[in-house]
Amino acid sequence: MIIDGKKIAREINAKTRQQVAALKAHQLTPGIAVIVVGDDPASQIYTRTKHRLAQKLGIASTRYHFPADVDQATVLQQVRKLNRDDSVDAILVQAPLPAQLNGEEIVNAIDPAKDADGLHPLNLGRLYAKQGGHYPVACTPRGIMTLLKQYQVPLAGANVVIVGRSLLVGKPLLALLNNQNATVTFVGRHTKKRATLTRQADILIVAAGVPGLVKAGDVKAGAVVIDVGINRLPSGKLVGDVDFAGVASLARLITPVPGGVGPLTVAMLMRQTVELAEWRRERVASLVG
Ligand SMILES: Nc1nc2c(c(=O)[nH]1)N[C@@H](CN(C=O)c1ccc(C(=O)N[C@@H](CCC(=O)O)C(=O)O)cc1)CN2
Repeated sequence: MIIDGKKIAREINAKTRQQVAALKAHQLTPGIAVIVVGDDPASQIYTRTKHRLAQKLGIASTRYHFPADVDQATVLQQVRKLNRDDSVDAILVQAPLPAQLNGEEIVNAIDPAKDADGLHPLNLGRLYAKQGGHYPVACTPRGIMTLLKQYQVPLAGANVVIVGRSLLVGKPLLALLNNQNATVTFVGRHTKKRATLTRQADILIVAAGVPGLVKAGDVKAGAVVIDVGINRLPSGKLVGDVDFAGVASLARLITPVPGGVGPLTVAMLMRQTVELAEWRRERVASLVG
């Protein structure tokens, strides 16, 4: 069966729209600020998609576009200004950043209470420690957990293999799945006997950025296959990291590209922006008694 990411995203967005309306009834408008550096065509598309969806849902959205040769101090200054801006609930720095910028320092400068991506080390640490309470979580992994739940995929005791260990996808996913009692293995370039491991996966999640990396011979029959890759071929065609034609007939469930995980990333970002707005106001209310 092919997982319909667009349908799940639509359902999430409908709920987010209601949450925004409820906040607006109290004269509160959630706000997101997106910083994008340079002219990477994909980043331009994704940040515009975010801006348009935010507007559609009633979220105030501002996009800050810096030239590719911007210096570190200018970006840091913008982040700090947004930290102090009470109309901004969520701050996101679009990846990738040009090589002259220190992305780690920029993410660390974001107020953890406004961390739209859930990538600040404080929030990532809370996730790894399986802490209770409110904190943001990376949007693509959150989207993947939502679709696994929606399709009733059992996680406790499942063998999960994640191909790729990026901060944006692999690392938060490992914590989320492990917190649900799945047995999680990372597979990367340096892993020996990669196919032996991927063939044991009940759930195979591929986020490597290599078009068609995973083929039918790498997948166990009946597995759930989640393709996080979004690769534009020179022909203009968009493909994932999984050879969809070869793997689809083997898998019990599979995400397509496009229309799988991608739309969930943006839907989750909007939901998280609204949550950040709610949590910040709850904290302020509890402080003023
Ligand atoms: N700060 C961040 N940077 C990046 C993130 C992120 O979560 N935070 N993720 C990706 C890009 N991304 C969002 O930023 C993103 C990627 C893909 C899609 C999407 O909806 N894809 C569609 C196809 C769109 C197309 O035609 O190009 C799909 O898969 O159906 C949304 C968001 C890297 N950077």
